[in-house]
Amino acid sequence: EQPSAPSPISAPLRELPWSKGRGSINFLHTTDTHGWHGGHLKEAQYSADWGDYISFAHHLRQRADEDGSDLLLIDTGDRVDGNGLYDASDPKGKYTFDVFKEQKIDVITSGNHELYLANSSIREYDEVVPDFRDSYIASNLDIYSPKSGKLEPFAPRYRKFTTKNSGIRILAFGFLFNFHGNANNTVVQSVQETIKEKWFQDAIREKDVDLFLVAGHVPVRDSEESDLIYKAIRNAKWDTPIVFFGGHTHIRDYRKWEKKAWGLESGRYMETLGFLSINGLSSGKRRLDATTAKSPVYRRMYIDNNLFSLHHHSGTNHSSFPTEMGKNVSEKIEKARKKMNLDEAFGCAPQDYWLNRAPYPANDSFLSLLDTHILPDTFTAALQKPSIVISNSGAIRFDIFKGPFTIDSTFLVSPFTSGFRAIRNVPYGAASQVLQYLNNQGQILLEDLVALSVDPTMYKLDDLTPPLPPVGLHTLERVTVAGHKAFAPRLIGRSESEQILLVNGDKDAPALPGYTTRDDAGSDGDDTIHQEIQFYDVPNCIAANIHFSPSSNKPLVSEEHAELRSRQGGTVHLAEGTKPETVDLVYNVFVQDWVLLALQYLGHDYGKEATEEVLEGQTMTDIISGWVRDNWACEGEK
Ligand SMILES: O=c1ccn([C@@H]2O[C@H](COP(=O)(O)O)[C@@H](O)[C@H]2O)c(=O)[nH]1
Repeated sequence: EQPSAPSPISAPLRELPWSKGRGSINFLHTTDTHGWHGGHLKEAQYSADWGDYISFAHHLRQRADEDGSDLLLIDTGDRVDGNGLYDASDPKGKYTFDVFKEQKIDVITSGNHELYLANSSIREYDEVVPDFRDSYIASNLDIYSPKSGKLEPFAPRYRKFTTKNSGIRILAFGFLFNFHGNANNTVVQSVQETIKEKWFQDAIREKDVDLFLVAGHVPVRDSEESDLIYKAIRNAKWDTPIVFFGGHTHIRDYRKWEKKAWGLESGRYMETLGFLSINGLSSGKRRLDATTAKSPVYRRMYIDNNLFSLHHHSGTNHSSFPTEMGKNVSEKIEKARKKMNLDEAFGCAPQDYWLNRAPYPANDSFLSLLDTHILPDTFTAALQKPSIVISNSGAIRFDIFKGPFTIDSTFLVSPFTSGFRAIRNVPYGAASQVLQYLNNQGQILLEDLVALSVDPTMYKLDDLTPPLPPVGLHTLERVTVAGHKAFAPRLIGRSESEQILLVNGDKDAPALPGYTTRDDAGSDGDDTIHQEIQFYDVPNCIAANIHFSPSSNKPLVSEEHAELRSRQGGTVHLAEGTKPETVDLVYNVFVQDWVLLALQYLGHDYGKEATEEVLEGQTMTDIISGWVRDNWACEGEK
């Protein structure tokens, strides 16, 4: 763990469902780590780093060697974008790849983030693929080779291998979902087309396969791609066990297709080490009798990535846990962080701001901070005319914690390199509807949230202090229900029928906040028994009005009038409640295609040539760090 990481907090743990002996295989799975190989330095629950993961895997490998089972490691992509350790270096990834390659991984694939920019995929191809020569698999990904210029497989299409101890014969694929946002130096072939190819059809018919392993940067649930792969394998082999390792949606999940086909998804950002075990498999060394052949048993666990959990599950302690290699890697990470000054602060956040752990809008919502402060302050200074500034919420990746906001924080919250562009003088009537088009789903209803929650509790209006504002969802830090002591609800709302709803506001819940996962095997998958955290859906895009606030029905200001004022004084700032006739429509480049499409639907055709750069190419990372520097002094600097 990094020296500045908080020590893990002890909490009740479930036991690792390890499978031992012949015919048994155990897996550790990481996905969507997004550069967090240094662990979480502000969350004790996820504070172990990649060096600790190396030590942990070492102990579990030893356990497998001792009991005759096997341990395999899987990583399903999106290792980049989202943490200073990866993003703050030039070129990006200068320190991460050397750290990452020290873990022995048996099957590894690419995610979509390795492919957004041509230089990221080239680095992946030139460095990571050779580092994992025997285990990198790219079933549906090609690259125009930087050397030959020819289209070549990114890595081998599949891999067949036999496990060391148990002799289980595995045939492994490595897929990416049907991704279209890649730079034009790579080609992602759709899963639909890939499974028709001869190599795939031959592979799924290979003899002597005890287990099909599908690693993919593909969600395990509600994914046409995963279902197609499952069906294709089953069409060829009706009975061979299948295991999926998925990713992309950043959630913990475990899905059952049928009793011999399960899939695991292991969260995000190095918060989770996914664990899956299967026993009762056949192998080259072991023929199963009729009863056992029918019943491989699959089990899973989501391990919180902290030393309390890792010591417990590996039967070690503070002194017996770290291996030489693990310690070296932790030191390498520490040195790289120092070299890049990742702990240097731009300012200090006065409170926590949540991306998904608070509803939007709310006082502690990061997106509210963005659309009510960061964007208005930044663009009011930079733009002269009434404008609407739109950003995708996906440009924001993580929460802000109270305290120092560092160079590292800027990349945690927004690592992307795209800037902002503008379309000048768009009729207000159309521009003001673009946001709605981009967020084409309606507002989430209270009823929907009730349906999602577990054991929502209803109270009568009179029973609550403080009194609630009108119908809708609200954030209140503490409420008192008559006859109980005060406690903190995670969601509170008033429905049409005047009842008050407190979702999961149970005062007897376990103390440590974290994931409580419900999947196809039940709700006992998390290794740590947590106090449940509520996550909220947020809109796709948010917007800020600049130099105007159209809250009342005052008339549109004529363009001539605005022009005149513009010539006279430079900046045009319309009086409260006045609507402009036209606005400059400014947006994050990532959503450009959607903005142009929305305008087209609204009857205004603009091509890319009608757009121009604003803020001299500053990215969201620059905007946020600049705003923090100007607005959030640390104690002692005020
Ligand atoms: O340049 C970029 C690239 C991506 N985004 C946002 O990220 C998501 C995809 O991230 P996943 O981790 O794969 O879900 C994409 O939908 C965008 O919202 C971006 O803003 N800019």
